[in-house]
Amino acid sequence: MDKNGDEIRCYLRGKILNEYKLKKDKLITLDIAAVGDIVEFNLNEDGTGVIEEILERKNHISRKAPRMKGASYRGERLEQIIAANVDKMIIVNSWELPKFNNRLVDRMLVVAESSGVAPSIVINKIDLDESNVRNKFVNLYRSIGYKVFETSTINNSGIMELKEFIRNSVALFWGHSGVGKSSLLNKLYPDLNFKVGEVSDYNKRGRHTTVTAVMKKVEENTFVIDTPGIREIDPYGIKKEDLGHFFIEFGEFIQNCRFNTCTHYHEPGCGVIEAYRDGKISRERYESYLALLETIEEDLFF
Ligand SMILES: Nc1nc2c(ncn2[C@@H]2O[C@H](COP(=O)(O)OP(=O)(O)OP(=O)(O)O)[C@@H](O)[C@H]2O)c(=O)[nH]1
Ligand SMILES: [Zn+2]
Repeated sequence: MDKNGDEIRCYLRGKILNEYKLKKDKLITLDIAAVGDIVEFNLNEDGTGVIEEILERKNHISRKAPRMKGASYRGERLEQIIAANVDKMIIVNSWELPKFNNRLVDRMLVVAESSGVAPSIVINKIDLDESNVRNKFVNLYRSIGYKVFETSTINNSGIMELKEFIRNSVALFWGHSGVGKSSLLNKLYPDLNFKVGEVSDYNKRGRHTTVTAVMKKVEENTFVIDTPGIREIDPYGIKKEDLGHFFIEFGEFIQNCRFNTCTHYHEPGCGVIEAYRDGKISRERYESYLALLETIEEDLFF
């Protein structure tokens, strides 16, 4: 995309590809250029472009690549970069259909926090929560310090607040399939025609979804990255003893842990466990933490 928001199809200069190949024995990433990268490119006569250089990233969001047949051995997982230079991660959930899942929210929060991207939470389809059962979670996340938007694309609640919040930033929308990302984007930016997911029979094996992230200029100085079909989110490259830092309300209690490699699970003198017992850390968050910790342990058996 050039400065005006016009899209130009670009190829990578062979030089960049070659440098990349040299590093192949230490291959840790799957992608060279990612959505959101700021690049220098030259325009060809036919209107295509050649990327000469990828500028240094302010941050990047990645996950473990889904297991691929043949591509990985012994369960090794590669890093897949979803997007770069993101200001805000908008974690989109629905209250129902699919049902709100706080564990999943916490995983995505960890991905954002560990990437240095500021996360916020959207709970969409609140028209399906007439008795406000969601308040428990809304209050929990707000008490930690996260912004929580309660939206409905049916009755338009929360849409203007969200739009205001996104203005003047690069915002990545992330959430499971069906939570209403595209519906929200279409409400926020009606001229832009984001695709509302329909189950397509493009291939018989199931749902056809694109995996690539797409960036669009939505307003002056405002860009949205949509991530259709990206469902599985395993944080990449987090060590067990670092995980607690990405549960940001644990921070002040981690200082009290006796061991600096404490994983806040069974260790004696753990400040986090103590805070949890005193009700200063919520059960929901602590249990999420333990569940995530376990998935990290599995990775040790590469
Ligand atoms: N009740 C209710 N339904 C909604 C709302 N927003 C979206 N939906 C419905 O939820 C379904 C999924 O919406 P999409 O916008 O396609 O969801 P998505 O997150 O983009 O899904 P993928 O494209 O698969 O990633 C559609 O049938 C929408 O009509 C809402 O606020 N309330
Ligand atoms: Zn501890």
